Amino acid sequence: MSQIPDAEALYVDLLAGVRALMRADTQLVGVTSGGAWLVGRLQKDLGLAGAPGIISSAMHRDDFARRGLSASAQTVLPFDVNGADVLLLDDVLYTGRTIRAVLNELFDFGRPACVRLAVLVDRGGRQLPVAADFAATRLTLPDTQLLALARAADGAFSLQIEENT
Ligand SMILES: O=P(O)(O)OC[C@H]1O[C@H](OP(=O)(O)OP(=O)(O)O)[C@H](O)[C@@H]1O
Ligand SMILES: O=c1cc[nH]c(=O)[nH]1
Repeated sequence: MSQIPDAEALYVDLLAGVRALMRADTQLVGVTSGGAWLVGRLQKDLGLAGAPGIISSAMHRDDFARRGLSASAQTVLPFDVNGADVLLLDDVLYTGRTIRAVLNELFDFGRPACVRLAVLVDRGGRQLPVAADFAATRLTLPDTQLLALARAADGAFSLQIEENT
């Protein structure tokens, strides 16, 4: 397993990108589980009151039969989704299948006015017509590799490349 340096530098760029996308009424929503971890840190660093939204892809995944429900499967949206300006946050964007499932989940709660997406890493490899409004970086990785977010208890994190066996 090799480590990509500069995860914290990428986070600084993500913070700036999210700040630029924020409107007066924007609601941050992190995708479980990596995006949910990131959004907690962003909410604090942006000085926003309250808790951000958390959204799970689990109930709408096209690979639900294989993955089932995970411990992080709960969606918590502490605002009215109808008419909301939603900014989804995730750590990695790859095939786009998670975001497709997350959009289905979001629309189960109401009809948002607008949904945008910011990610830490866009690693290409899209299988669906999904694009991020902001990506802190874009990488090309072979299909045999996975980019994983390693989170430390003190709030720091790193990105690691793992072999996808
Ligand atoms: O674009 P995709 O091909 O769908 O891949 C991207 C998703 O994969 C990872 O989530 P995962 O469901 O593995 O859970 P994790 O965040 O707990 O690692 C990552 O956090 C993204 O949400
Ligand atoms: O590289 C990848 C691909 C999908 N999901 C991840 O978390 N990493």
